[in-house]
Order: sequence, then C-alpha cells, then structure tokens
Amino acid sequence: MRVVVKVGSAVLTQDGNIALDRMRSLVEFLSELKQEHEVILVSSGAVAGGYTELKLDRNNIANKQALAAIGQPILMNKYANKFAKYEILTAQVLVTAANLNTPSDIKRVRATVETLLKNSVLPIVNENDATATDELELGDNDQLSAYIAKDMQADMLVILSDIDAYYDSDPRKNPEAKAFKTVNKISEEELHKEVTPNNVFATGGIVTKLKAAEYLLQANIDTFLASGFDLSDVKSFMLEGSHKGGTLFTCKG
Ligand SMILES: Nc1ncnc2c1ncn2[C@@H]1O[C@H](COP(=O)(O)OP(=O)(O)O)[C@@H](O)[C@H]1O
Ligand SMILES: N[C@@H](CCC(=O)OP(=O)(O)O)C(=O)O
Repeated sequence: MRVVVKVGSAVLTQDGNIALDRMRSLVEFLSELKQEHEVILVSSGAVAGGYTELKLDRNNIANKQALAAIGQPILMNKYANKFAKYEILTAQVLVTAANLNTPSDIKRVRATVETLLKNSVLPIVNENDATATDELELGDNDQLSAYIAKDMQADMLVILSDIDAYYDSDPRKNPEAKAFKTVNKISEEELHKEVTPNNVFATGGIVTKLKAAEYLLQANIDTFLASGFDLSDVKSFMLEGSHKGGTLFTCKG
C-alpha cells in the first residue's frame, strides 16, 4: 500500500514552540508504518516554525511567506535528525498549484516521488509558501494532501489532527457531540460549514478535512482522520488493522 500521512500545525506546535515530543512520536509511528507500506508525509508547520524564531505579524501575507521560508528548513532539519535515528533518509518536496495543474506537471512530480520511494527515502511534502503567488495558492494542507494522494496514486490518506475524529457537531462547542466511526457520504451542507480552526497557525478547521475526504471519495481512495496528539487510534488502525477510534471516510461498505 502507498499511504499519504498529513500532519497539521496544531499537532506540531505547542506554546509557540515546535512540539518535539509529538514530533518524536510521529516519527516513531511513521518509521513503523514505513516497514509495511510506502509512506509520503505531508507536513504543515512552516509558518508556525518560522514564528518560533521571528515574531512577524502573521496577518500580513508577505510576513507569512517569510515565516514559511524561515520555518521550512527548521522543520526539515528536525525531521531529518529524528528519522536518522531509524536510519531513514528524508527528502523535501515543495509544490505550488502550478506543479499539480496538468497531467505532464503531475507526472514530473510523481517521477521524483517514485524515485524517492524506490530508494526507501521518505518524501516530506509542503506547499512552497515562500513563492506561492496567491496566499497559500492550494488553500491548505488538507486539500494539498488529498491532491498528493490522488496524483501520487496512493491507496489511502491519513489526516492527523488536533481532533480525534469527525463529530456530528463541533465537540469544542457541544460536549454531547458524537464521533462518526465510518462516513460513506458527505453532504453539500457539511462541506459549507463554518470554518473554525483550533489553532492560530491552522487554516481550514474541519471543513477542509471534509473537502479532502470528499475529493478522495470521488477517486475511490479512503481517508482516515485521527488524533495526532495521541497516536493509539492511528496505530491500531494502520498497524494492527483494528478500528477503535478515528473516522474512516470510505465508499466501500
Ligand atoms: N464536526 C466537527 N468535528 C471535529 N472537529 C470539528 C468539527 N467542527 C469544528 N471542528 C474543529 O476543527 C478543528 C480541526 O481543524 P484545524 O484546527 O484546522 O486542525 P489542523 O491543524 O490539524 O489542520 C478541531 O480542533 C475542532 O475545533
Ligand atoms: N503550508 C502551511 C500550511 C498551513 C496549514 O494548512 O496548516 P494546517 O491547517 O494546520 O494543516 C505551513 O506549513 O505553515
């Protein structure tokens, strides 16, 4: 199986710093996953990583792009060091919308990624925020990870978030909210919900995760949404084949 794993800014940062313990747990999990599957990581956190070093006003687009330029190598350096402990070589793949536009653009990115995977290297993908012409052209990394999953011909997308599942209403506002275990269909109404990200560096909230899952449902690719804080559900699902927590978006069954 080829698996794309997406991790959000909220998971990778804590109290204005990169959350090293969480990153360590993530790297440990991905190293295990990589023993059984081909793995592509889509990691957010460039802007948040930049902000740990330089407190520029994040409401200004040029500042945000500059923060991403500062933060991206910091993030990659941390990943490279942590994966080296498992003797895994990492590679940075930065893309903009233009790289995923036409079949021949996509083919070129895929050739790079295929070569990395064939050589057992872990591709770490992010948007090239520093040079994107519109503000974060692709919108956010939930949707970027869905494009990557489809364009790189992956079998599955895993989204690791600051929330452990998709609920019938925002669990931070409604303590009675119930988690969905499996979702086969996403309605238009759900795709147009209010956007309520839970972190200053996060972008899309649950809506962009639903859009990503919907895009992949159309392509017959499953999406599994689980917590990036506590990896026990994603480990059970991906390593032991046991669905305990987390939401599976699938057209099968
Ligand atoms: N129905 C819902 N189910 C789950 N989370 C929801 C729902 N509605 C709103 N949310 C919010 O979406 C947040 C996840 O999005 P976001 O903060 O952008 O995370 P990330 O940084 O992982 O991309 C949750 O923490 C939660 O506050
Ligand atoms: N490319 C940006 C991604 C921002 C973003 O989409 O964040 P998130 O909603 O936490 O996945 C970055 O690396 O900061």
